[in-house]
Amino acid sequence: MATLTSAIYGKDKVGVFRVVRTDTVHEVVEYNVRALLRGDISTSFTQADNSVVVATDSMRIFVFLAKKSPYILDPVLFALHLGIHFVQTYPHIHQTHISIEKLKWSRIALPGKVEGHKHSFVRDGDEKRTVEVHVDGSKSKTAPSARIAAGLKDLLLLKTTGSAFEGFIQDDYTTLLPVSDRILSTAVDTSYNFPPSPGLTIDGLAAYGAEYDFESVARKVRDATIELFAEDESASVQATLYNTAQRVLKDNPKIVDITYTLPNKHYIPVNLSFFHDTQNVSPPNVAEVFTPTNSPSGVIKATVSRTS
Ligand SMILES: O=c1[nH]c(=O)c2[nH]c(=O)[nH]c2[nH]1
Repeated sequence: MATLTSAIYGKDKVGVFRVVRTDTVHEVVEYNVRALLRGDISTSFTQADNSVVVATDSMRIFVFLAKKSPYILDPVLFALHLGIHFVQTYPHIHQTHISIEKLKWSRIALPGKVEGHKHSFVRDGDEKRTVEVHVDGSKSKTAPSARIAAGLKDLLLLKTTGSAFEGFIQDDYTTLLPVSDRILSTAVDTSYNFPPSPGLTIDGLAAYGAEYDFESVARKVRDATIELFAEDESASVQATLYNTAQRVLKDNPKIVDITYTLPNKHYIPVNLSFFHDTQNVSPPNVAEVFTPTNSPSGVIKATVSRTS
């Protein structure tokens, strides 16, 4: 005998773009949304009972709440709006998981103008903001509880000095030489949690957003991550990760923990001694030509949590 122990389903990669026009400027957001539902849906798996199935295509249509949502410009609040609306619309759906990737559109800067262009934008980087919201209406449909994580990914960083890696274990497996000076590069993937919210209503999201200021936290986390990467005299990816997380938690009292996943993207100095005895490997500051390697890469992951 075997039994169904967990079930969830939904729609992934729903793209939505929204323009918000004011008299003076246009604001835009572009999101990739994933919406997953849990609830009394087990018979759809075990008895081919589609009467309990909200079609994933209907979930796609739900995302066009983008037209009406007053929260559309803030991906955390929009995710909460979607999640709460799902559990309030369907009596048998108790939980929703909404994930949003926010793509980068920045106002075009024009020479001599302080303000960016009013309605023209540039995709200036692959980096994405991320949001994960879990809405739980199993105790209350009128004010479901929620867990909220936000973050960013694919933020590429590189520095040409201020990074060493020495003192690591030397044994039969070690070929890597210690270096006092190396290139450090990573693609930042980070996610931070806010405290669980006991009960939220759609109308109450404006006040909730004002209290937590998710947009400003996102900016501060990004700024601290970039600043620490540049300024930290890095002993290792591990140590720089920890220093960065400490700074983020210090500067953002509303965040309870932060996880970084940092690939160590190796740039390997090319041995050019065959070429007229050209020195390009040692000492480290003669290294000018490198082979960028995507794989294998190191991967360093840690969570730092507030203790008081
Ligand atoms: O910062 C680093 N941490 C490591 O754990 C490691 N391992 C390695 O080969 N190079 C590096 N660099």
